[in-house]
Amino acid sequence: MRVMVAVASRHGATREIGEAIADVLRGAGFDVDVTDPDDVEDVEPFDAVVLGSAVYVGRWAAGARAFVDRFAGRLAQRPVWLFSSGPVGDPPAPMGDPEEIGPIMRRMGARGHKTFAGRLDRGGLALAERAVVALVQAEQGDFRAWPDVQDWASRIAEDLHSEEIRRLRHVR
Ligand SMILES: Cc1cc2nc3c(=O)[nH]c(=O)nc-3n(C[C@H](O)[C@H](O)[C@H](O)COP(=O)(O)O)c2cc1C
Repeated sequence: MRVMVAVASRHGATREIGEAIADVLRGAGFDVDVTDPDDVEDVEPFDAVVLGSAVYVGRWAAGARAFVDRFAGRLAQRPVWLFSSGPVGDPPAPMGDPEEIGPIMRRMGARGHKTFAGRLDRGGLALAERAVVALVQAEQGDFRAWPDVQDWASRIAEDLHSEEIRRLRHVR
């Protein structure tokens, strides 16, 4: 099975979460491509998709939202999972799902959505971003919880193995 992990990331932290998910899926025997949603021209060659986005000011990145607009119809028949990354601090905040996730899940027919804690490094931010971070007094640091990411990816791998078995039975 070929799996696409498409990740919209501004400063690299969410992309690394996507890479960690891909590592788990590869370890489980799947053929995985990690890509930026803006670079995707076609989803036909893929049996399943994991779409993730960093969250900025309560919203998914424009590239991830555009991916949903372009491919929601064609992906409705395939297994799709979504993840968001953003909350920072200890405990990470804000921890709720972005508001648009419910509608995006319904459009994509997604099997699940997970929010993972993120990373905030003020040094790498643009001036306007620093102003927002100062305003909300967001805590700087790397709060990504790799075991959570790996657990979630392992559950996707199990689900995809079940899907493979179902397909084999259907073919016979
Ligand atoms: C200007 C700015 C606004 C942010 N707004 C949110 C937000 O609304 N919700 C959230 O959970 N995280 C928010 N974050 C935290 C980022 O989503 C987090 O740093 C994430 O890990 C960045 O991912 P990236 O490196 O892939 O771009 C914000 C960060 C910045 C710099």
